[in-house]
Amino acid sequence: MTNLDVLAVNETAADLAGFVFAPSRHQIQLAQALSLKAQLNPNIQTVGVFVHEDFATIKALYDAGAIDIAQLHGATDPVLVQRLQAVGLRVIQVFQNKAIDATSPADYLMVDSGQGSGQTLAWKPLPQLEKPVILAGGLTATNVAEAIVITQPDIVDVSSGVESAGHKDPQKISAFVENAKGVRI
Ligand SMILES: O=C(O)c1ccccc1NCC(=O)[C@H](O)[C@H](O)COP(=O)(O)O
Repeated sequence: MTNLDVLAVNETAADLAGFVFAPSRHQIQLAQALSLKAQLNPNIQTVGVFVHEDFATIKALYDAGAIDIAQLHGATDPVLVQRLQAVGLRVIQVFQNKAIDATSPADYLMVDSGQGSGQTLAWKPLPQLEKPVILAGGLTATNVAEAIVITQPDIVDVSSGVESAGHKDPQKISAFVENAKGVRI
């Protein structure tokens, strides 16, 4: 995420914004995350995105005020989830191309096709659980309404589907949020 991306997100009714700390074309470091968070609408919470990250690294980003929620990709140890929760973080556990494990202690359970890959999942109804379920993977302003109707998620997540030329596109973000929030299920 860049300064321009923050301005784009601020103009929408998005609930969450992702800061990727995993190696990726989207990767940012602590200093940039703090700068971006300072410019972000305070009503928008920040999700730190990690792949196989350790407790101390995630906690340091939380303690510094950069993130409100940790999104964990890869094989996730329930003990790590519980340690993060114990210091105050909420945790999203990602199930990539596999079924949700409803016994996970995470606060949110997410299905995804990849790690910002833009690939669409084979949509089917998601389990209706006590905790929020998130749908990700290849969503766009054009397909998000259909995806919500079929899968019935509590939250949707998007990355490449709201980008143009590798940068977040304000018009695509606005259209995505409008179309997602406009669905009645
Ligand atoms: O987006 C990344 O660069 C990334 C890198 C490493 C791990 C996860 C990453 N993104 C995770 C996300 O939550 C994406 O929003 C999600 O995979 C959906 O992406 P897309 O299919 O491009 O909408």
